[in-house]
Amino acid sequence: MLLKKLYTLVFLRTDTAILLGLKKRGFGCNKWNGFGGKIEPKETVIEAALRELYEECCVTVKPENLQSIGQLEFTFEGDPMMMDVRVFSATVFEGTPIETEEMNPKWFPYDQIPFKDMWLDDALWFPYMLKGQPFYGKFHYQGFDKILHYSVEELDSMEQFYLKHK
Ligand SMILES: Nc1ncnc2c1[nH]c(=O)n2[C@H]1C[C@H](O)[C@@H](COP(=O)(O)OP(=O)(O)OP(=O)(O)O)O1
Repeated sequence: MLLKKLYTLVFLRTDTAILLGLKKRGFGCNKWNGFGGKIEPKETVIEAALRELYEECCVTVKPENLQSIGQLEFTFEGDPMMMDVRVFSATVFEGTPIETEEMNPKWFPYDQIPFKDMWLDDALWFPYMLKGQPFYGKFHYQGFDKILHYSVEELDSMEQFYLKHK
């Protein structure tokens, strides 16, 4: 039986750049990624997304400014735990991103996203996120550096997707 753990992943964006953080510890250490993490007991997905964003780069976003843009599911050969990652983006935020214990934030122009220093799957679904196209991606890894199979589907809307996948 497949077990499931929920995570959040938030990207701050401007017209010309996206904010990524260099993870300084734990899972995904030394990779550039969005800001996020595990959902605590009794927290909603949105509450967790906003908390993790603030903890990791000291920026705040109002819930109404968080756009749900994707769902990612990661499985790993030989591991019964599936990572269910809820992806958000925001263009309205308060504060200047600063380095924290967990992340070192940096703005990247859209044509300079450092895919070679990111999770392998990112290059496969970022194009959907960057054009604002809701998406559903599934990736099955062997170890952390090889994708055995994957799919990325365009969705009409995240709301409809979550109604069907409750
Ligand atoms: N393959 C891939 N691509 C893109 N993003 C991710 C992955 N795998 C991932 O885990 N992620 C994202 C999902 C989450 O945003 C983080 C992982 O969360 P993690 O840092 O383990 O959770 P925290 O709750 O912050 O952990 P600690 O505070 O306990 O260190 O990466």
